[in-house]
Amino acid sequence: MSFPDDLDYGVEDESTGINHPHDDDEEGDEDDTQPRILLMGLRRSGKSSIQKVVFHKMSPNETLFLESTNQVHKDDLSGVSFVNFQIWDFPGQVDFFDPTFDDEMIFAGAGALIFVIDAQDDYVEALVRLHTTVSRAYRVNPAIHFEVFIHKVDGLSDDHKIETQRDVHQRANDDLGDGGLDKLHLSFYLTSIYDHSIFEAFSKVVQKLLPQLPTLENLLNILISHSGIEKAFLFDVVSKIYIATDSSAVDMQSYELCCDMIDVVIDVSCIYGPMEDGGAYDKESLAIIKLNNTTVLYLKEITRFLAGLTPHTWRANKQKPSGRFWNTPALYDRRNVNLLTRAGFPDDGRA
Ligand SMILES: Nc1nc2c(ncn2[C@@H]2O[C@H](COP(=O)(O)OP(=O)(O)OP(=O)(O)O)[C@@H](O)[C@H]2O)c(=O)[nH]1
Repeated sequence: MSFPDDLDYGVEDESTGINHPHDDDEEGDEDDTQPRILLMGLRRSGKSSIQKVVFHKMSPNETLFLESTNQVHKDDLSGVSFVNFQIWDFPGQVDFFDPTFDDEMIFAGAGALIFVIDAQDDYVEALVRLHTTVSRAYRVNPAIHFEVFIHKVDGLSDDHKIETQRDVHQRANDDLGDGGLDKLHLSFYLTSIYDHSIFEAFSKVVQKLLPQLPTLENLLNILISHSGIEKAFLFDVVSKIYIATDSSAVDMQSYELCCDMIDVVIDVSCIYGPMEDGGAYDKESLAIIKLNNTTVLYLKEITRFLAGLTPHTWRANKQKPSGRFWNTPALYDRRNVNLLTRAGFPDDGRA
């Protein structure tokens, strides 16, 4: 899988450092109609690292060498990922009080605003900036989902993590209450690029923006109930974000296993797959991995961007998955793929 390197980042407004799309560029205008996820936060909080690790397969250690962002980077993911959004990565030093800062242009089309707080640093200033940012955005667009990533928690003990989350939650909501913004809802996540928590958090952010989510959850519940398997995920292969899962609780270990399986399948396919079409992931993609702890992982292509993954652990007192599961499980049935396509999924012309 590859990503476009030549993304169009528009023209920088020198007075604000904000990067505007080309007005005379038809493609740029078209891109602007896509829903946006905004990444904001203080300098060095980790915004660019998050974007690079989740969507560009950068390894966490490489982010140490990332340079500070000086203008808004618009990352267009359509065509490479199911996540048909633009991710706008803002520089940490954006001055919201600059009169040329165009709230309407930035916030009106945004689906989610992710505010990143460095948990390894003193976060008092970050909380002030969080309050300014969300209150300005809310005034323009109250429908935005406000997501707070309490980030870099890899350096914190478990107790410290919980205490930091409680403290940030309390202070941020107190500030909103004092400002008369009680209706503004903030969601909090503990994240780090050094484990799967950043993918898990991004999954939840993206799911809130998907109108098809209830249909997908329903289909996955049907798959679970008809096959006897434990858990089913629908993954965006490129980003390893899960787009939907059945309604049983997500266990972090199964999620991590599924992420690792996607990497294994793509790597093996890149090395041993047919060279002619150059694709590491196509309609033939299917893999079963049996682990020695009786867990079985099953991956199957659903559409060009999506994989169904079903981790299952056989236990003596548990029913084995039915034969149908291995042959034609409900979600993988072409008729249901058709249903997904009709529900607004990108049609790759094969379903
Ligand atoms: N320990 C740890 N370090 C992180 C994590 N995420 C990012 N970093 C580090 O934080 C530093 C700053 O990361 P950037 O992604 O450049 O931060 P930014 O918010 O984009 O910074 P600006 O562009 O200046 O606004 C880098 O050295 C990253 O390696 C994390 O989850 N854990």
